[in-house]
Amino acid sequence: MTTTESAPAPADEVVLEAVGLTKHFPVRRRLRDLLSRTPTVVHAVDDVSIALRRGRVTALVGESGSGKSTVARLLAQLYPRTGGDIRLHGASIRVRGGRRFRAYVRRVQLILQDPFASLNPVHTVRYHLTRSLRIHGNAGTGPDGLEKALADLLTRVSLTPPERYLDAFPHELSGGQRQRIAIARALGADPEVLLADEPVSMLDVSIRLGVLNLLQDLKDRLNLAILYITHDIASARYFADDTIVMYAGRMVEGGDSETVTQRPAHPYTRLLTDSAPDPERITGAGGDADAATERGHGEPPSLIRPPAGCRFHPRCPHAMPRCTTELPPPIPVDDRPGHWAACWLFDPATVAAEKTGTAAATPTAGATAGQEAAR
Ligand SMILES: Nc1ncnc2c1ncn2[C@@H]1O[C@H](COP(=O)(O)OP(=O)(O)OP(=O)(O)O)[C@@H](O)[C@H]1O
Repeated sequence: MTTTESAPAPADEVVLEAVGLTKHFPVRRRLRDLLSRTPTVVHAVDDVSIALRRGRVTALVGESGSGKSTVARLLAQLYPRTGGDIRLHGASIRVRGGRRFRAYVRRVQLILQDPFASLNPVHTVRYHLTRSLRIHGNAGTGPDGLEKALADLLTRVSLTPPERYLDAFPHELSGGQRQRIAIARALGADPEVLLADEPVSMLDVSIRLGVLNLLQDLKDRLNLAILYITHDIASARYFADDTIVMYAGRMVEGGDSETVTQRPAHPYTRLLTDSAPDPERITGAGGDADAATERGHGEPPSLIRPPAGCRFHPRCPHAMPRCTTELPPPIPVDDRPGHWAACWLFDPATVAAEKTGTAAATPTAGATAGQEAAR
């Protein structure tokens, strides 16, 4: 059924790219704000750059409100962007509805968190899948062609025998089966990119692994580029090749998943990994989460007036004076190629000052801990 399967493209080719992507949502102004010339906006996403490659899963990790879903919706062209660029095979794309949007959706499919909400309860599996196949011109020729395409889709998501599922309604299926139907519907477009927004967070823990395994299998067999959005950094290690961590609308760390999850550099990523229930690290029930709360106490900041400098500085146990005023760029961490952190602790000047014991950068004692943890 898929052209992707029959004509594999070079592995690691960048398919979809966000470059400096920015989204500010306008908010209703209060009376006193009307006197101000500056429009009031939510800084949901600022300067996010991500390259999605064929045959690779990239995880976008962060706590609630960090901007992950907004990135997915921007990449799906469901929201207009405030700034930055989206490139499909290197070509800048900006579409809002119409034929160009349908052509884009054929290449880039979005899978949502809630399979209950994404499938219409009054329609059968056959209806949902047929519609997708027809809209995207993959329904084959004649009734036999359509039946074969439907059976192929269900087999691809391991719902077999297909006849058992085709005439079922969503409420007759389990959460995991429904999410598989949502994935099959996305595959009906024969896409190159899947944007999976928390695809397993609403499923029972016992069936999450099966759905993640399915996505991994599809990545390998169909050479898909997958963006995997999650608040669960432990699952990123298991499922994603690369991991990018977001905090308050900005990217704070990135690299291969093993390094980012096992040797996190940014203090925020360390907070996330410390509170994640990774079986290899758990020492006692609830202990890790408590320790993490102690280290990174506080709440995420207001995105209407985000903090100057590093947005994490009000919660950071290692904050230095410059963190409150200067925005840290992505800085190589120097342990693995491609591992970076947007954190002044990794600035060569800070590191040199630490080594010579000069007070130029005036890092706190925590800075040493920050560098040590990343090595
Ligand atoms: N349509 C909108 N209008 C105004 N603000 C919005 C809108 N959509 C999202 N936001 C705000 O943008 C910020 C980022 O939201 P987003 O949903 O992208 O975060 P998230 O990391 O996906 O969180 P979650 O995991 O809870 O979905 C939040 O502060 C949110 O309130």
